Amino acid sequence: MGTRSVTRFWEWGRKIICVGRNYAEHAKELKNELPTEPVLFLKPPTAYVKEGSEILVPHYSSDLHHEVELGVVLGKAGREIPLSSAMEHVAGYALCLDMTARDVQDKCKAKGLPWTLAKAFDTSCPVSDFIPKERIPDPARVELWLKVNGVTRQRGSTAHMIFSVPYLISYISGVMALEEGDLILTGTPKGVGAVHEHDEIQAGIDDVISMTFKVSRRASITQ
Ligand SMILES: O=C(O)/C=C/C(=O)CC(=O)C(=O)O
Ligand SMILES: [Mg+2]
Repeated sequence: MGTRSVTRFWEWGRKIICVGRNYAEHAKELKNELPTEPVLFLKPPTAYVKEGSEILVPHYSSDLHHEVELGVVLGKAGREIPLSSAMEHVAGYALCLDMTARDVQDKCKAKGLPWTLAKAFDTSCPVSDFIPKERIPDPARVELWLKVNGVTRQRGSTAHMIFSVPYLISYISGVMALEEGDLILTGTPKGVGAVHEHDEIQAGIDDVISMTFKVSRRASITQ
């Protein structure tokens, strides 16, 4: 077996840690208060999907939303990582979608239940190829965009994040150990919205990368 490389982090089976409500305008569009500390949730590695495969609408949702996000790929493990050395743990980045069954999430929120069904289903984390750290010299100056069927839905800068990339790495490592190959999704800017079967989602980071995914419907499970 050859040596594995973090440039194919999605094959490592490591955790996907997601940050929510990290942009004021997005928190506002969903009528949420601004967080005073990062809101965290997890996706399993089975959520990964790469270009060439389809995003599947879960059979129990009729309101699947796109959320374009900057992903941070960990290159070095750590616990209780100080803010001053947080960026030393970054191997690179990825463009990511945090696909969200919004109708299911709203029901979970109303009942005070976790967001697992809404956020952690198979194909809920489409990712681009690995982006080496040098290609994004400052993660606070990244221009994200997303189009559905050619129409722009999201455009936002990571300059508007409430909690910065180094702060998130330091904060998360105080909650759970970070490992090489982990991915942190840093939250979405405003403009989230629904996608349907046969839609085409295109997303990108200006001057760095773009990716395209088709949406399909997952057949319901018959007992
Ligand atoms: O609280 C809500 O209504 C929704 C929150 C999210 O889905 C959070 C995110 O995933 C995000 O802000 O990126
Ligand atoms: Mg999100």
